[in-house]
Amino acid sequence: MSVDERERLVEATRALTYAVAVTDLPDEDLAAVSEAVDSLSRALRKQTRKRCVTESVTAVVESRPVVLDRYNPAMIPLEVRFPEDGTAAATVTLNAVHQGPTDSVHGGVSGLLMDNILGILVQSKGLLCVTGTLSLRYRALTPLDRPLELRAEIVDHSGRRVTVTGWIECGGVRTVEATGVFIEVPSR
Ligand SMILES: CCCCCCCC/C=C\CCCCCCCC(=O)SCCNC(=O)CCNC(=O)[C@H](O)C(C)(C)COP(=O)(O)OP(=O)(O)OC[C@H]1O[C@@H](n2cnc3c(N)ncnc32)[C@H](O)[C@@H]1OP(=O)(O)O
Repeated sequence: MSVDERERLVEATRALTYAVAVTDLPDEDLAAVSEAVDSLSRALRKQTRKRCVTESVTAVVESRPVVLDRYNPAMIPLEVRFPEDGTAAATVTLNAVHQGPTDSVHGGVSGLLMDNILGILVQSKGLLCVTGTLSLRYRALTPLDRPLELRAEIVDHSGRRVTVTGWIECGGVRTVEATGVFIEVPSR
């Protein structure tokens, strides 16, 4: 499968996930749909790989911008920009698939987004790191269906520890603040 075809399949699958999450069809109409979806799964499983297609470390260091989780339909694709000031930035809109409290983003999903943008900023500097600690402060509910602005900046690098802060804003309101301590690991 060419990469473009894979991306098209992943996008279609995300659209399916959204449709499943919000469909209000009566139960009697769902059986046929389930049958069709099962049949698609069987078709795809005829040939599988062990792990998802992911971005290589080299691509993360060299390409600008980079799209995280482009090929994993269960994850949130994040196009990360790297402005001249050395930060990382991304814009994303979430929907009912990532719902937590009514009309708001699930807190764990906000944590995932923060881990990803803080982590990718560190990787983009050529520092191979894993997350050691991620702390989150939820200042306000993060809305669904509205563009969210994500940002990350490195505030300290001492020894193997890289400290990064970041946040999520919506309409100028900061809803989440994060601090991550990333630990450099030997290349594998
Ligand atoms: C393999 C690399 C992968 C790279 C992938 C690249 C692809 C790029 C594509 C896309 C990127 C997108 C971005 C992704 C973002 C998501 C990232 C994640 O979700 S990572 C998964 C969650 N994290 C874990 O599973 C860690 C599990 N923990 C460990 O592996 C170890 O505990 C580790 C490496 C963190 C530390 O273990 P030790 O044995 O190597 O080192 P010790 O001696 O314990 O510590 C070294 C120094 O770090 C400090 N340290 C250790 N843990 C700390 C912590 N949690 N907080 C603060 N400092 C800590 C220590 O105090 C020490 O400092 P002193 O050198 O003495 O000054």
